[in-house]
Amino acid sequence: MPAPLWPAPSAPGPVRATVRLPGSKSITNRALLLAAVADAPGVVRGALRSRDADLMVAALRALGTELTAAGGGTATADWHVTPHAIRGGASIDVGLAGTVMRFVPPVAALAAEPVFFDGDAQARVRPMGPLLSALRSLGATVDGDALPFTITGPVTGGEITLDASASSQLVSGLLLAAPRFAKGLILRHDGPPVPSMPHIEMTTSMLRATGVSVDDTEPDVWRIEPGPIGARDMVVEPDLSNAAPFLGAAAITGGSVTVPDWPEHTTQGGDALRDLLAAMGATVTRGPDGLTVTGGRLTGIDADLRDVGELTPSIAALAALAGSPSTLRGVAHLRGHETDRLAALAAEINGLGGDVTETEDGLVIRPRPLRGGVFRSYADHRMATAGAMIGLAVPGVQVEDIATTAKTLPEFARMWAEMLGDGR
Ligand SMILES: O=C(O)C1=C[C@@H](OP(=O)(O)O)[C@@H](O)[C@H](O)C1
Ligand SMILES: C=C(OP(=O)(O)O)C(=O)O
Repeated sequence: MPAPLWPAPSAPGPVRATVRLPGSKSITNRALLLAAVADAPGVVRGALRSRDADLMVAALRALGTELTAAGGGTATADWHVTPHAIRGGASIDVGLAGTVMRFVPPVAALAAEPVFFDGDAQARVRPMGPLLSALRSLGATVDGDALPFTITGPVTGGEITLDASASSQLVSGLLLAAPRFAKGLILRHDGPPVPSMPHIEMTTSMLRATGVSVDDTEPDVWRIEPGPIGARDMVVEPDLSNAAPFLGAAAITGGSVTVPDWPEHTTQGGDALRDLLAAMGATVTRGPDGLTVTGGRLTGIDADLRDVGELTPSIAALAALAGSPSTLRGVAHLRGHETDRLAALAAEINGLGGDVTETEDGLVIRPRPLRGGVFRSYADHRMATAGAMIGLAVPGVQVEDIATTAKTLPEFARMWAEMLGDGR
């Protein structure tokens, strides 16, 4: 059955709203996992509720962890987590979640019994090979190089070299479980630059916050000492990457959008939105209410997005509506995200009359007058929100399968409508 079409609302005028975002997917799924391999019970406060987060909860439960939700509403929860010895004999659905498919296998490899992993059809083509080879070198048995696969531990740890140029999550996944490897871990990256480095800094900083010794002084080398993980009380920041469409709405419509509780210091790559939106002509200010973006004349940008690849669909949507061309580079690894995002963005923006060409590592976007039509989302939450952004300025855009935003922001359609109705 074809996915339903969602008529993307046009902006009635400059958008003026305050938009409170639920917790970061990346912090939530790291915190839940660290709590599951910790040495005593802990709490994860303000955790995101979404498909990716629910898949992480289900995976950790399947491996023997107790997780009970308290407080929060439909969008967030405080999880009380009681760790137990990791047990295998489980079957784990990773959905399309990079954080589940890359973070959970090294934990499953702590068990001596086999654990089977599979996910959505599109998950089966996402890069897993270097992580699975690494687990093999560290002592586990793994029967494949991509989903589906079965892992049988236990891993003992040690020293490995891998090429993590396809995804930073290949590094993060190994680091998160490494304190529990008997020999710890020395991990070296060898290959083209690792993307999304802020996400590796998020991993190392969360490990350090739980008392783990991490040495990352040498570029592309991470050393983790074996030892206990003291994940007692972790608080999840708002999801700054999911702020992109909302702050982008201010830039597109010449309005003003405020996101409360924007952290002063953060490892979230989404913090780069402050500089990116300013470079595209918006005014960005911080105040007691949060971070406010006020739209000006929207201009194109020449940007290397390697560190913040997940912002690319939103930046591409802005670029398609800007007054001058844009070149987005450093994001070849987006071909292995939820879908091939470079191909998908080019196809969908061009389908509305745009002029986008793919380069080896990015996109060149020349703004053209766009017309309404179907914007396909390819089961990719950030494609769906990119379509919604374009729809603000282009009447008649219909986004296929807006429900796919449930991956990280189940309330997206309601929040978007509220923003347009003036959420203040
Ligand atoms: O570790 C994480 O939480 C993430 C790392 C990044 O992955 P890549 O390095 O594969 O881009 C990012 O794009 C993804 O949305 C979340
Ligand atoms: C790349 C993304 O997700 P994942 O965690 O599945 O890799 C994303 O959210 O943009």
